[in-house]
Amino acid sequence: MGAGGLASGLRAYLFDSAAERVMCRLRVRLFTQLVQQEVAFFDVTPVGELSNRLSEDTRAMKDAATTSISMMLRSLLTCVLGAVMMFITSWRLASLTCATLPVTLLMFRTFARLNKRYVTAQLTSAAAASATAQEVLAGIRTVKSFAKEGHIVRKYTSAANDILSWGLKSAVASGVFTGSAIPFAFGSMMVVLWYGAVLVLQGDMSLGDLNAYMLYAIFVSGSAGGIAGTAASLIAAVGAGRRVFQLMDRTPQLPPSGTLKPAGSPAGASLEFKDVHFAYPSRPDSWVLSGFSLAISPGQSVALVGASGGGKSTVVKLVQRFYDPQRGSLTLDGIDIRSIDTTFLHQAVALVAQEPLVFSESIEYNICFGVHRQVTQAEIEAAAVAAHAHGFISALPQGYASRVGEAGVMLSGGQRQRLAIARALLCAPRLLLLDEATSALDAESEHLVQQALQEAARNRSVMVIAHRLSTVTGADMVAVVQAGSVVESGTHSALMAAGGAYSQLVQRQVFGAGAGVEVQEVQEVEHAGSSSSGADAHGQK
Ligand SMILES: Nc1ncnc2c1ncn2[C@@H]1O[C@H](COP(=O)(O)OP(=O)(O)OP(=O)(O)O)[C@@H](O)[C@H]1O
Repeated sequence: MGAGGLASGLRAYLFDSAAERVMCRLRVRLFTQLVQQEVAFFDVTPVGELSNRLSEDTRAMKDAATTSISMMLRSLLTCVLGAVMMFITSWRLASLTCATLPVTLLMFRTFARLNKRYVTAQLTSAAAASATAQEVLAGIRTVKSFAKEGHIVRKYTSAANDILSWGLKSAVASGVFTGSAIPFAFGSMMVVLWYGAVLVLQGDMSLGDLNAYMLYAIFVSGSAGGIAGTAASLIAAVGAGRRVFQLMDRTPQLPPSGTLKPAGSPAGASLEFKDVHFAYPSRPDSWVLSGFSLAISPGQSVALVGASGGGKSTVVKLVQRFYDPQRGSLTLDGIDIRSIDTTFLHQAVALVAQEPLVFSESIEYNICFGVHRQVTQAEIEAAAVAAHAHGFISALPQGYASRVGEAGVMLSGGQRQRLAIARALLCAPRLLLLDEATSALDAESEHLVQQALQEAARNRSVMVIAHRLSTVTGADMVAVVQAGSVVESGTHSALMAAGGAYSQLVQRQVFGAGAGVEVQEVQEVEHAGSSSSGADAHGQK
């Protein structure tokens, strides 16, 4: 008894600890594999589905490894030993029992096939429900601002009902299998018992052997029932495992990083697009950039303007090498961007996005996020000072150690922007990519962000998707992007004088988020001095 308990305890410990170790490694490998996938992969795969694979699928695999496999092995062992004992006790009765096996196996195979289909579909529905939940919870503020809680609850309920319906189908299959297997096993046992009684009456078998045989048969059928019971969770684990390993085996589609680290000019990086054609992998037939050409020389600031959907943000994504163009060339400091070491590229080129991503960590963590080296507190503070962020950070109770909440909800829009500018500055990039924030900021924040951006633009090349008039008038060159190519470029005044696409854009008031830009206002800004005042036709609300 004591030895049995010890053996069971040891078995539980060995299985559990081995499964935990394997699952930990599996999760880390899966996560590593996920973050190495190309950006296009995330365009078409919902993040909620991926996090479901990391948590639910790996949990299903662990459950199988800890409970199901050990129970299955135990049941199998009991079955085999019991069957051996049955043959030793009476080969005649054992042969008769075996004659019923094909029917039992056929029933089990039908059940296993059905259940595998239902369980796999249920896992897929669970991943979809998880993706829905993650998406709406991440956007809960928008949901609440439109009072759409009821709508999203209904959407989630429908996803949950999907899981339920597959679960119910699986339950029906399980019920039908159990409901038919038990009477069949009972019936078979009765036949065996009858034949056993005949053998006893004929004197071919003792009553004691018949008793022993029936006892072994009960053990064996109990264990066979146990095998069928654990089969469901093993089937789920196989489905989960297939999904996990599919992801682990996926090779990222981007060609590997280059090795070159061009030094370039101390004044900043040079960048050149030559006849670039690009379509997103998810929409390969629709060219977003077609014949896009643009050159930025060291220290130059270039403003991209144009109607929404023209391809400005796509240009920025190509510079970050999130995608590679299908045709044409893109060079940084005269070197094809594909030949440049990717980590080096991401240090040489920094982006301040319109809605920068802020992690739910400390301010210090967020500022240091972009650097790949040890930085001192003085360096962090210098970056924050240059980004006009030091003031608000110092006013927080824990200063640089203050946590900012999920996606930086504990900061204002302008503060998040300045934090992102500090992060970019700490990288000391040679090319700064800016997507200016527009309507999210009030006049005061906007002014501070504006000042921070002007500071950040010093001593480096800048490519900015311009929404503010002061940026456009202050840029060394303005490029008008329409339908995926540059249709006009030059200084603001030259383009206004030319009376082409740019001046029409200004007149049609289509810059940025729809705020008005009158020609008269343009002239006022020009007269007032273009760069540093922060006077901004867009900013006036
Ligand atoms: N990840 C993506 N997958 C497929 N198509 C995309 C993707 N991102 C953008 N597009 C498409 O590419 C085109 C250009 O988009 P892009 O964001 O570059 O325009 P934009 O000029 O920056 O617009 P805006 O000023 O409104 O930000 C659009 O038609 C858009 O639908």
